[in-house]
Amino acid sequence: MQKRSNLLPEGFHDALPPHAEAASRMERDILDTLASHGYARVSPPLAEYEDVLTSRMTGSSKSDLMRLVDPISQRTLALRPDVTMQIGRIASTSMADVPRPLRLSYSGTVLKLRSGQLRPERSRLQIGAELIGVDSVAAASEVVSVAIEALERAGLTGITMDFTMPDLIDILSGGPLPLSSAQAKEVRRELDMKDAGGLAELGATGYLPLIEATGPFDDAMAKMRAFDTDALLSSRLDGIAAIADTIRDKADLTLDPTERHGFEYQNWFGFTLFADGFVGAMGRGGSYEIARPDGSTEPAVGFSLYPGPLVGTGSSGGKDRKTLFLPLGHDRDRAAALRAEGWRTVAALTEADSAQILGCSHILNGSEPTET
Ligand SMILES: N[C@@H](Cc1c[nH]c[nH+]1)C(=O)O
Repeated sequence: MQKRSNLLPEGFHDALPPHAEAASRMERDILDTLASHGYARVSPPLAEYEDVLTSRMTGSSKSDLMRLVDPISQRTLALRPDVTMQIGRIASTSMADVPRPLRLSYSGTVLKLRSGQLRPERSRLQIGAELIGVDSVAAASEVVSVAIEALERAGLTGITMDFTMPDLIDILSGGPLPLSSAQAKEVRRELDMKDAGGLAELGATGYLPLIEATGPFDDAMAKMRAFDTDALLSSRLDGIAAIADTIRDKADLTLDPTERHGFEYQNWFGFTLFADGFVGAMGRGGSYEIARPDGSTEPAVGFSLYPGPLVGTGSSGGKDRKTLFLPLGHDRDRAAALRAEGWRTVAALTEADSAQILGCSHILNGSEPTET
């Protein structure tokens, strides 16, 4: 846990050794996995016009933005809270004519106005992939398996994928279980708290089975099927079940159909990722729509990972890698050859430098490394 300090604002911190290196190694592993599946890298800027940033995603809100006024354009800029929105802008403008499906990946810092208790950082590294032009079961299956493969390559274990149905209440309240938008808001709140009494008080007893339809995937899915008597949700449920089938052997699967934390713009399908050693969600993804400049929309599906502070082990950041102290006047060619073999070297600058003080495991003695 980070200590409070008045050097940095709340929710901001420096990543120090060995964590900074562990994080960048993880970033590399994830990006390499995305590239190996054909996701081409894009790098949008840290800030852009506020109105442009939020205009592409149906459902994204302006309330969670850190803003500043650009002295040059005199316009309000927002610091990006989510790169996915920027990918939507790129896909619908500069890459509008590139053949679909379009696969893009990214990595960059995002800034959140508010943070959660479990993840207090407001400045986070976000790494992700977006598959644009389709949101079919095949596309969603690719996205979830690439996400899991990326986490595995980064050395993470104990991966859990929690599926959700972000627009479930919209579908139900616009159909068999009608609610006004104010009532729908209350019902969502009660469902968030899994408060059966609260739902009953609102007269929304039709929604009660949703509280129970949560937990291990197959069980919760069976409850959702039983709830869906008029088969309104059957194509969604079939889709989610088919996606889950493709990753059954790689992750623990759960279903929480009304979970909506962090799902602002996703529609029929969403998921949250958890892994051993991480407090709170490690990533999130789902299907969504990108607004095109002509008013039409384009489907997409993708995910973002937040490989923030790792608790405990898993990734050592090179701490256990051997470090070789190079005394003054050492053989530079030999040192270069050892670096090429994978050694990490630390060269003495003065007589006062020592292997011990600099935390080196070995010393270059003549031409051979010897243990300190
Ligand atoms: N960008 C979303 C996750 C996502 C990516 N693509 C679709 N959904 C988030 O960080 O919560």
